[in-house]
Amino acid sequence: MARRFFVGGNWKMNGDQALVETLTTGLNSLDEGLLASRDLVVAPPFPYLTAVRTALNKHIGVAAQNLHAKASGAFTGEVSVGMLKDLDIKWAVIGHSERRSLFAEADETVAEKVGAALAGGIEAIACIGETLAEREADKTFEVLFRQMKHIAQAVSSEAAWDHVVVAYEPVWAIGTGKVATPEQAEEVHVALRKWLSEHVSAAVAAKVRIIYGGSVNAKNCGDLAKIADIDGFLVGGASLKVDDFKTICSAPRA
Ligand SMILES: O=C[C@H](O)COP(=O)(O)O
Repeated sequence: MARRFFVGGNWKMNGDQALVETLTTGLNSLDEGLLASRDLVVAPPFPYLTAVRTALNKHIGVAAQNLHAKASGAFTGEVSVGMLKDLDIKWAVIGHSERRSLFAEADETVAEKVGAALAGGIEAIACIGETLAEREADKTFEVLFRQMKHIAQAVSSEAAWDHVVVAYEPVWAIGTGKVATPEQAEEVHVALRKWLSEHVSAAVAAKVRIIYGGSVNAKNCGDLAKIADIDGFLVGGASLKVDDFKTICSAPRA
């Protein structure tokens, strides 16, 4: 069965109430057929989750940008899976490279969060990606497979993989304007699928969506969306520009 195309918009620490209004109005005007055939998900900062969820068409998902693996307790500044569920938030971005590098999230922490999300009924957008130094040192696949291994250990069954989207985001492409070429992205996506086939199962490798993130914009999304192994995008900067994001959400497949 064809994998359902996924487009996520990660606002990061950007936006305000005016953007909530502009973005939700814009996305709600997308063609109904498109909304029914793709997973479109926006990840605003925590304070805007409810406003976005309330304003958006129910066919468009809302994601948290992070979560804590524990259910509750003395974790100042953190947000649990249960709280997200309580707000009707069904997705979470987990292990974004900014969380890994700026907030010291180790592979083990990312795996714990993925496990907690899945156990609590939240769909995980699990991020992996190599830095420029790692790519230049020929360590791209070593790093990606290590990150994948930890994520895979947190997914308890073949069925649970239905609730995981893997986001390949080369760190050197994030916010830099240096998008991976379709060939570079394809090479990695094919390798990740092969890894899943060899280390999890052929069925999981065939069904898991592997999306690309890193300087995706309205101009380059078309070429990337044509690659069979690219099942969608995780978009940062361009997700804040309503017309650009709508173009990316509508990018035609081959
Ligand atoms: O989560 C999104 C990625 O970090 C990509 O960000 P970007 O599109 O601004 O490069």
